[in-house]
Amino acid sequence: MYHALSAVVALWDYRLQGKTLLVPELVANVSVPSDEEELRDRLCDLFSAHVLSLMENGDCVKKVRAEIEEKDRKVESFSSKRGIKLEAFERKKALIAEKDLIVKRLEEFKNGMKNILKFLQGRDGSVYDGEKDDVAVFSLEGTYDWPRIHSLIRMECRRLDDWLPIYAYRQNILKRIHGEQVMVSIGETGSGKSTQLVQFLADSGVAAAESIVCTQPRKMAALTLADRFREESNGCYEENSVHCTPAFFSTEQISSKVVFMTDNCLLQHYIKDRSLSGVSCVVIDEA
Ligand SMILES: Nc1ncnc2c1ncn2[C@@H]1O[C@H](COP(=O)(O)OP(=O)(O)OP(=O)(O)O)[C@@H](O)[C@H]1O
Repeated sequence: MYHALSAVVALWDYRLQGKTLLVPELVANVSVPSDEEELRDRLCDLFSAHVLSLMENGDCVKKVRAEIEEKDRKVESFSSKRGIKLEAFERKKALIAEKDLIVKRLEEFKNGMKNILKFLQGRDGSVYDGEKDDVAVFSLEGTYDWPRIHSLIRMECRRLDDWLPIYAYRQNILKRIHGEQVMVSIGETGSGKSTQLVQFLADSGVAAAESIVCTQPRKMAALTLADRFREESNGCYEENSVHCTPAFFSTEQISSKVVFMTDNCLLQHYIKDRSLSGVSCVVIDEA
């Protein structure tokens, strides 16, 4: 059995390095709790080391650090010039703002990774501490679902790579959502409001067992967004957790984790059920 355990751990190591997409699994004829515990502990250590190395030296982190250095160099070149003109002063201010946004993105990435580490290391009490007032960006509890944890890690790396400004504000958004009934989010076009906000809510588990509803003015937009959501969060939620109500009028029960529909469809649901039972959050996009 020792060799079988080692093989599974080695295969997971391969997968974490991106050398395979196979899902290593130990299928034993007889369930032996001590073996299961050993495998769990070894995989926790392997995943923790992987997360720590991504935080320290991952390709996406190196890229972001290089961007920060580049911005620093540009800001520095302004500082060395004497008697800066107003136009150059404004340019310098814009560069500093751009750099701050990149730094915030990197912090948010580390925050997400710490959240995963906390879950991985929590088993023996040696919890990796986050900031005290941090909001959990991932809802992780119960048994270790290794393919899901790996998907979350990959999703975070992609988010850091993607450059969408909303990622830098994830903590702020989640804190506001935890503390307030209504939030209005304003951001430039393409900043990630439609594609990311619902993912942040679903990741954080803010809706618990209830649903998150996201509305779009048109059916086509709701369908496209649902597809995009499935694609970007592939492997991060249970199957069938994303649903798109296909008609303008629907008598379907709202039960999936995330439901995309038209504004009109939500209105029909509301007329039928004034308390919108089973719905925890409503995101009215393009309001
Ligand atoms: N289906 C898709 N396929 C490929 N890229 C997409 C898709 N949907 C969105 N994107 C890209 O994702 C990024 C974020 O888009 P998103 O729609 O979330 O921004 P937004 O802030 O909601 O913009 P807007 O205010 O215009 O609605 C953009 O760069 C967009 O081009």
